Amino acid sequence: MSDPSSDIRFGEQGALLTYGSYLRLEQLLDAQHLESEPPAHDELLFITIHQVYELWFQQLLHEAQTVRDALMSTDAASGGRDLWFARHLLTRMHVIERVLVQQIDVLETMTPQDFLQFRQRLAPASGFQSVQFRELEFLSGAKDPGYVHRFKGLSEPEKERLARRLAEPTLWDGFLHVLAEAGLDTSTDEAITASLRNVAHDRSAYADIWGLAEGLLQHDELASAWRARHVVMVERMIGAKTGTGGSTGAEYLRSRLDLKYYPLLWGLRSAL
Ligand code: HEM
Ligand SMILES: N[C@@H](CC(=O)c1ccccc1NC=O)C(=O)O
Repeated sequence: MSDPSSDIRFGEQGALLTYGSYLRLEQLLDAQHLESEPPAHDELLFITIHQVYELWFQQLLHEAQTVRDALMSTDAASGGRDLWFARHLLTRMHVIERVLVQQIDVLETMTPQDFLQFRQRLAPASGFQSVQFRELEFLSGAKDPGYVHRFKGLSEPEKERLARRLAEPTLWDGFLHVLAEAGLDTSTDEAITASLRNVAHDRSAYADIWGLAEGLLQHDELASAWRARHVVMVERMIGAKTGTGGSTGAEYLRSRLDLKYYPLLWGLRSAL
């Protein structure tokens, strides 16, 4: 045959791999088990949304870990591929994080009355118990060991995962490493702020570092945006009721709105 492509027959490699077997669809599509009896129509949506979140959390952890490693590696100081790669993956994280914020629109097509059809069956479970969500906070830089102690019903492997996240370097540690490798003082918060001012005032000399700082700030801002949307959705669904996880509900969630992963990057704005 003159056309080599006509010899390739996709899907005929001995039937080894199929779409469904590659994506483990049998397991994936069999993992939605309703608690309500009789089944509440909207509970499938509720489960699906949360599972999609956890899949994206897994992806975000995968990306954030690689960003952290790229920043911590000594090569990063050369301004070569590693810093480019870190920035590239941070940008991907932002796109995923925007999807996470927008997904709230889908869940808000559920009315509070329909949520109440199955809500009481969910206690004491709640999003508070999302290990990957907390891992993301820790890896980003907001390490709060109190969350590990307050967790009810953690399995041993989950406890270990959180303990490892508390012990390992964060994205912020990676950023400080890059600053130090570039000869900038990172010995105290004041020194870091002074270094950041130097970077900000000489952006073309420090283009990579300024880009990274902006990428981290964007990550922080998008996490805030998710928390803000989540609490408003919560007020829309359950008003001022206490949460299934045992907290004060919206009041507790409002107390978390001021959380900042990178306070020095925000403080820099006041110091420019
Ligand atoms: C009907 C929709 C939802 C309601 C009414 C709701 C309500 C709540 C409440 C009341 C809390 C405080 C903990 C408690 O006492 O229960 C909480 C925490 C949390 N929820 Fe939701 N939630 C909803 C959907 C979601 C979704 C789709 C996610 C995505 C994974 C999520 C993730 C979380 C997380 C991570 C926390 C802990 C936040 C923190 O500690 O800062 N929630 N939620
Ligand atoms: N905490 C919510 C229930 C809830 O949304 C939820 C329950 C089980 C698993 C995940 C959940 N999502 C977020 O908290 C409530 O108090 O209504």
